[in-house]
Amino acid sequence: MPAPGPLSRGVPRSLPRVHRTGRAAGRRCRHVRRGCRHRNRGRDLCDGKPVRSAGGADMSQGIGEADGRETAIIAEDLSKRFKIYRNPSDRVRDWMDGGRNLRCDETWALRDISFRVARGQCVGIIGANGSGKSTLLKVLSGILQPTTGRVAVAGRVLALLELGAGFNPELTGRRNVLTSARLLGFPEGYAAARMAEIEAFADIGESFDDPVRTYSSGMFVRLAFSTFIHLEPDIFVVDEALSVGDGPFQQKCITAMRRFRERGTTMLLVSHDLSLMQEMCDWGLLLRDGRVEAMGAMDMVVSRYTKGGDPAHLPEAEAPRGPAKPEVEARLAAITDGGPAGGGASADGLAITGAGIVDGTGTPRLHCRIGETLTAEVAVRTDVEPARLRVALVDRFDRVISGVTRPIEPDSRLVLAHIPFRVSPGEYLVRITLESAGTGPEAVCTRDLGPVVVYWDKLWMPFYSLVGLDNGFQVQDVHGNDAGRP
Ligand SMILES: Nc1ncnc2c1ncn2[C@@H]1O[C@H](COP(=O)(O)OP(=O)(O)OP(=O)(O)O)[C@@H](O)[C@H]1O
Repeated sequence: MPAPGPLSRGVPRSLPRVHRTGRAAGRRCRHVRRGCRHRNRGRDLCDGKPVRSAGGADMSQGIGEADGRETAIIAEDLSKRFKIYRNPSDRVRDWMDGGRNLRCDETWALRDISFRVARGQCVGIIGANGSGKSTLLKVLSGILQPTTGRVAVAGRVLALLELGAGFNPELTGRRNVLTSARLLGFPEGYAAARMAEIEAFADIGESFDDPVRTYSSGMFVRLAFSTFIHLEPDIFVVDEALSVGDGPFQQKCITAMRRFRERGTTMLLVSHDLSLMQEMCDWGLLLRDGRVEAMGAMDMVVSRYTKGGDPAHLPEAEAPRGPAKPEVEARLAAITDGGPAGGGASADGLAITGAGIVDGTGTPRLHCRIGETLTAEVAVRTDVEPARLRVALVDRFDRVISGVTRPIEPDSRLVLAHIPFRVSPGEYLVRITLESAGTGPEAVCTRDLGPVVVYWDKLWMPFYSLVGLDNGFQVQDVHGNDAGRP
């Protein structure tokens, strides 16, 4: 896979033909200038496939290889400016003044963006609201022209962008499928032959024969996604559309996208679902104020997004409280509930004699905002040596999200596990496991605390996934030695 990264200055030899060029760059594709649709005169660029995007823009074919690898998309020094006029007459007067932009405000939605995508790669674009993600997808899909810079795209692009785009609201779902296929250059009968599959995948019942204007947003996405995946795009672009569908449909779409990947379809995804992006994408771009802030492995990009100075930035994990020896006995007494009979857990020579979850003031708490740190207080007794304690965060599907394991010295101890809940909203259990760590027969006792309800109360959602928990997930043994930090 080509290493993602900014293109070096200048156009690589492998990018000689550019079909969409920002006017400010002063260069235009010679084929476009001749009105070429890359069918006949553009044959040197084409492989004979349909060459229009979902937005109707021209798409060149066969942009060849970059650095010896087959390339599907190249963006070079891409910038997009929007002009915002307070009223329509200002636009006309500006135009009459020679387009000097005297009466408008300007917004640069994209600035100097360069990258390339190899054929078959799945690229995730993330960033805060207004960072330019949708604009970038629209420029790459041919729906918007760049103001400066250049884009080259090889193959048929199908873009699932804004709801409503591409379908005629007055036509039924069925007619829209046929019309879309025809507009995209498929032969007569192509969509009709696949209609049963498309209808089954969309799974919207009789609404398939109702006008699209009567659809809910979820039904619309079902129709659009189903249509597009059956029209075999070379490049599939999805902007947050999946979030509209319900859970089972999202799952179906993700399975379909995995198949796309296996078949070598290039994909560009925008989503605030960072776990989806980490799972699906080969690499990613982080946009901030229209510029590329990070580019590379998806995990790194996600980590930059959630840690770096972004509106979605979460507070750093609070520093763990130091061993509070004078309080230890009191806390042990407060949380000890009498061992197994009182709800504790024990095994040979090991016991969790009490546990609870408290906030920074020591008050019991089973709810918190995303990013807040709560502390699991665990009273343990061990006669076994060596023994270890594991503290894990478990989601509602009983999946372990993250956790740490620490050695525990024999004796009665109070362990404090500071847990920053940098996770998506939902319910989580804190699972405490005490176990022998030697070579003899294994002894294990486990206890679940919670569920802890994690919520978010702002208009914007910072992220929907777990990131960086390991960095903040700490366990301290305050009875004697510090049980150590990660
Ligand atoms: N048609 C337009 N006219 C004027 N400004 C626009 C237009 N479209 C986008 N913008 C501006 O461009 C910037 C980037 O918008 P864009 O929709 O690309 O962001 P985004 O990252 O997709 O945001 P979100 O996550 O909210 O969808 C924003 O400041 C937005 O206000």
